[in-house]
Amino acid sequence: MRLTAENLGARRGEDLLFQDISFSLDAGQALVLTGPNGSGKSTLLRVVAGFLRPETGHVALTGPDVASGVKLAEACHYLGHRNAMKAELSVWENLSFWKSFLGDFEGGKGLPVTQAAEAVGLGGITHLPFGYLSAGQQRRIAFAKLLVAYRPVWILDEPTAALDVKAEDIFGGLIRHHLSSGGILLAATHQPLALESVKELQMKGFAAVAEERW
Ligand SMILES: Nc1ncnc2c1ncn2[C@@H]1O[C@H](COP(=O)(O)OP(=O)(O)OP(=O)(O)O)[C@@H](O)[C@H]1O
Repeated sequence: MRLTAENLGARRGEDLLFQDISFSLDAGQALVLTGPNGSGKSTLLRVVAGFLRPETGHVALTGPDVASGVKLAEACHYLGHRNAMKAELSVWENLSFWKSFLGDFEGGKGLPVTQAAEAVGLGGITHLPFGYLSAGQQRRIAFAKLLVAYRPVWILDEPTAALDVKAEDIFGGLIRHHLSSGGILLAATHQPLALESVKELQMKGFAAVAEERW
């Protein structure tokens, strides 16, 4: 499986934020976007996830195990700045909703809800309304959403914001497991993710794009 981005460019309002960004990621590989606030990291992630139309270029998922006509967006989990959970529903109800709504992408199987909550260290509080949880606990449950439905590509925008050291370790372990199982990761972060041999793309903003460190 290979994720390919070719000559991506994107505009927000009047401004060309970046142009000519190309990269490819094979199964097991990760690309981390770094750069100052406003340099276009979230915008690039949203373009790859299919939420924003690029000004130029395109993205694709290819490989012998990828059915023809599959859109990259169908193979992605996207974890943005917001957690995409209903405050008044319990943790269990939220994760159950996402599990049945998303279903599994071909080639893998998501964890049962209780197991996913346990994997982020919160197996004991799935009965609580999501809105009762602390900011870090809410982020952990948002991360558990990645585990209840199988997707080979994870797109994560600041996944470790609001997390304590223990949760950072848990996320690092889950990401390493995703990669070692043949998954692909694209993440924007200001904090290191404790991954070995990741590719890094430094965003500079306003089309002065990037310095690549492969
Ligand atoms: N809907 C929009 N309309 C116009 N400009 C926008 C819009 N959304 C974002 N921008 C602008 O695009 C630029 C890039 O924003 P983006 O969120 O991609 O940056 P970022 O690198 O992820 O920043 P941060 O590190 O703060 O999360 C910013 O200057 C922002 O003001």
